[in-house]
Amino acid sequence: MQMVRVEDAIGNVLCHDITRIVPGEFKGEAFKKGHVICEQDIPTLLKLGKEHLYVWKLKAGFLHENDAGLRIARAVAGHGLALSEPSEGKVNLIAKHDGLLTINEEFLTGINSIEEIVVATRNHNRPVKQGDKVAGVRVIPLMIDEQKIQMVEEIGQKVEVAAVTPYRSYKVGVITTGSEVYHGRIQDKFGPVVKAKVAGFGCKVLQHILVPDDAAKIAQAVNALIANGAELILTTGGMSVDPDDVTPSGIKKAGAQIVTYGAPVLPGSMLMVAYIGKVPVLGLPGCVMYHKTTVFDLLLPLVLAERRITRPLIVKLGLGGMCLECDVCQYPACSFGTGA
Ligand SMILES: Nc1nc2c(c(=O)[nH]1)N[C@H]1C(S)=C(S)[C@@H](COP(=O)(O)OP(=O)(O)OC[C@H]3O[C@@H](n4cnc5c(N)ncnc54)[C@H](O)[C@@H]3O)O[C@H]1N2
Ligand code: MOO
Repeated sequence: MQMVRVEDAIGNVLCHDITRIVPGEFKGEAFKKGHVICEQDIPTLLKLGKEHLYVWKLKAGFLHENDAGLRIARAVAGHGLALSEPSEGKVNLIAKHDGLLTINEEFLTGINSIEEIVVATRNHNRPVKQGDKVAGVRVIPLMIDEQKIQMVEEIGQKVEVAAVTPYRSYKVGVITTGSEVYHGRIQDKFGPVVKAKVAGFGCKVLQHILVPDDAAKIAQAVNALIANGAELILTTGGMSVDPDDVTPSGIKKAGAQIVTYGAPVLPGSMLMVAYIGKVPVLGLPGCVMYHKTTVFDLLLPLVLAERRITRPLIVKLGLGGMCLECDVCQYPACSFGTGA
């Protein structure tokens, strides 16, 4: 830091804020710390009573915080992300559309291990909305050694550190199991819940089939939906341990490859995930009808972003897998399901 005459400060970086006060009218910053002084600033600074300033001279091989922030943001941002203008060195990554946010944790950690570099993100595998701020980046000093930014850029060339994948609009088949519903003893309350959830992601329900608690009939319904072009199949009910809970057997009978029966998530532990070829089949337990947010809300955005659900991913859901059942649900702005 050095003191220079205002006239000699052009091209240098201001080390402190400069306040302007007009009695009765205005009090605030005329120039912010970090501002690069240009020729037009000189008369204004002189009018503010500044004949000398504390500045850092921009040295060769060093970058101003705004330029450094922009270069880090460009290196980190993958598909589906736009950049904000730098403000006091900080640049935000903004979702261009609704979708699934993915963060490469290993490479994020690699970048943040470079001293004086800051990349702060939302959690991995979370649904985000268009316009959401999903990450912010900056450097700590006002000027930074360019080599550090080049290290970030090298990492950014290898991988998309942050990205937002849009959802695909699937044709969805719904199978409601339960003899009590099939025979009209009670009204179906489960179908409307899952239909509303998939509609929220822009998916169409192709067909909704009611079946009794009969594994063969459930298998038949699954295969009929596949034949009719369903790209995602959701079954409701019959997922636990009663003798009449035969939905998992029905899904198996349909020829599905089972990824998991059970997930370390509450509510939603009695979930089944299976595939028939590329078509995901999700067996949804009763809690999905009853609770606002469940394992279904964790997995649906991943499925719709065309991610194949694997057993290791399911296992990771245990950390943060317990919903806090808050009076006003803030999901996904909470810890529920952040382990995956
Ligand atoms: N002994 C145990 N009992 C339960 C366990 C367990 O581990 N051991 N798990 C509990 C958990 S967790 C859940 S979740 C539910 C799972 O429920 P199911 O998916 O098996 O649901 P059902 O038995 O078919 O039905 C439960 C309940 O919900 C009503 N229902 C079901 N479908 C509909 C529908 N389409 N419309 C309206 N109502 C519906 C059904 O009539 C029952 O009252 O099991 C726990 N039990
Ligand atoms: O599948 Mo059950 O909550 O664990 O609701």
